[in-house]
Amino acid sequence: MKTIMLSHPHQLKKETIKPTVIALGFFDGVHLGHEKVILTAKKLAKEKQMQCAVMTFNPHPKEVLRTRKEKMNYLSPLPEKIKLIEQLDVDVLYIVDFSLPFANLTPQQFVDDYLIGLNVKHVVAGFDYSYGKLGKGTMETLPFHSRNEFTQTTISKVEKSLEKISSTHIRNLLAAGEVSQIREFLGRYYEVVGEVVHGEKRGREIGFPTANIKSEGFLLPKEGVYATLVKINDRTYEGVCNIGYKPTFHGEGSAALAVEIHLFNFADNIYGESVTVQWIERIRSEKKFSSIEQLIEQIQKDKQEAQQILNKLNLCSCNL
Ligand SMILES: Cc1cc2nc3c(=O)[nH]c(=O)nc-3n(C[C@H](O)[C@H](O)[C@H](O)COP(=O)(O)O)c2cc1C
Ligand SMILES: Nc1ncnc2c1ncn2[C@@H]1O[C@H](COP(=O)(O)OP(=O)(O)O)[C@@H](O)[C@H]1O
Repeated sequence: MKTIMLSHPHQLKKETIKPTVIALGFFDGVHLGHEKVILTAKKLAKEKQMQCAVMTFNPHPKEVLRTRKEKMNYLSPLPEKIKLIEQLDVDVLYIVDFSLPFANLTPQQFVDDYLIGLNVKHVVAGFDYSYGKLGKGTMETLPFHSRNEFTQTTISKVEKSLEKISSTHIRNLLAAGEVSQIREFLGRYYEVVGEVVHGEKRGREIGFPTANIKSEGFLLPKEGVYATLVKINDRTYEGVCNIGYKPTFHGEGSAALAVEIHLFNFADNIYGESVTVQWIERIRSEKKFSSIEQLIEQIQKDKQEAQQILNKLNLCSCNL
């Protein structure tokens, strides 16, 4: 896959670009609905003997357009999104810098410069896709703006268990800690990539060393304890994770949010390593204990519960 970063005004020349079927969307999380849009574009490109491209934007329009400008967290920050789209095996990924001049293009200007101007012959997008200033362009207006230069396929709502598959629904499940439900919508377990950093060095003392994970730009599940799988250098380890503020040791509001995972049957030094955490199932909320002994007793129970959850998972995959 060729990844092309575009910022407005882009300098690409239409004559140098192969005829293209393009999938359009923000694609946060690259969930099963997004996958349908992209795979439809891929199938049509093959039929039409054209190249298949995906166009996405970075950062999210809200990050640029809302008055209170603060960095947003994502289901898939850009490097993760690139990796996920690459796995779908498309030819080209256009990442358009969502700047104010770009946001202010009229729908017709967007179509002229970023679709017709990139030699697009067919557009695939979801029923609620919008484009151009204030999102005024929709799949209904697209035939008009196309100047008969391209055709289109509109993908209707994709549902699972009567719920529209959407990034918003997945974000809500994460915020509620319902990580086990996410898989149905995402098509895989929710994953967070991060680096192992130094913590307070208490873990080893209490018999549960924990790898402290620092991630950039990812949305995290609600505070609490989770059964997890952790990929480190192509190997997968089982573990139990606490996301929280360690209230047993820190007064309210005094600690930063920590993501720490105790890995089973593991004793290596992994400071500085990049790890990928898969969130399998929530176990409980974080609590303030009145003694370290009580906390240790609870972590032992958490470990057992996580082990049982993860054992069931192994049984399931053997039965496939
Ligand atoms: C499975 C698990 C559950 C935990 N639950 C709690 C909890 O409910 N309350 C709490 O204050 N800390 C909890 N912790 C955090 C421990 O207090 C923390 O791991 C310990 O202080 C070591 O921190 P360090 O790695 O930064 O040295 C939990 C940790 C793990 C691994
Ligand atoms: N079973 C394990 N699970 C997690 N980390 C482990 C384990 N065994 C060894 N380690 C190593 O020890 C570190 C955690 O020890 P800990 O005392 O909790 O220190 P810190 O507070 O710096 O995280 C990890 O970052 C990792 O390098």
